[in-house]
Amino acid sequence: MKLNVFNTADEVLASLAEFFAEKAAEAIEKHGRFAVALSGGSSPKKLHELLASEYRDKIEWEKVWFFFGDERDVPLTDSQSNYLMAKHTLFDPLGIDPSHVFPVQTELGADEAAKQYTANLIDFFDGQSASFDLIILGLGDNSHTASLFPHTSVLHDDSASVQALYIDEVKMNRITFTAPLINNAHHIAFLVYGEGKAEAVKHILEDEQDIELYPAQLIVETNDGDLQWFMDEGAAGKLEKK
Ligand SMILES: O=C1O[C@H](COP(=O)(O)O)[C@@H](O)[C@H](O)[C@H]1O
Repeated sequence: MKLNVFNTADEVLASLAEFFAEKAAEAIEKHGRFAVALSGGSSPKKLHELLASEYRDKIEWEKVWFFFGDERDVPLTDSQSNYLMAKHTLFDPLGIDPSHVFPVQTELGADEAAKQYTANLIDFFDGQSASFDLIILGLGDNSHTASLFPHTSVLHDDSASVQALYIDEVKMNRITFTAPLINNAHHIAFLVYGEGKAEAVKHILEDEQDIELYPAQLIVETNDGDLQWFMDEGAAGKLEKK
């Protein structure tokens, strides 16, 4: 695992955008396409905006395929939808072909949408286990990532799949990649900035393992995968070792 710590959030975003471009170029060179799963929440908005402006002509966007590591069970037109955020900040500004974007089909209902998404992944990865070129993750103040929330049953799901669950803490259904699916990626990048995240970062990276309390501890580097954190000094502020 590698920690990349920068003075400011802008430097974090610049570094992750460069990492995205580098991994896209490598994947396209190797197998002709780049499959990336985006994260939700607020942190990625600025990353998308940067990619859509500075990297407009530096990435072969027509060879990029977009997925979502988690989604809220709301219509795709709802302001809480992770898809809608990415549509406004990334897909529309870049004119991405809609056939290259895999929204979670929440109109099917959460359970069916999760099953359908798992099936989409099986198709996309030709029946092999899904192995994304890059998965971008955020970190909630409560140590969740994707929609792997504290004290939820999905934390114990050992299938590499997409699952639906009701999350009492936020009083809604979410659809999420399981930890094994995330860990199967070639590259995983956490994007975390702001002092508000410092406590959670410390729990994940330095506290004793307790996945019920700190679900993002489930995300680990595997033999074939690379795990990197992109953080600012604010988020890394409570770490003893940097
Ligand atoms: O609920 C969510 O939040 C986390 C973190 O979001 P942020 O707003 O603090 O950046 C995110 O990783 C997850 O995808 C999202 O659904």
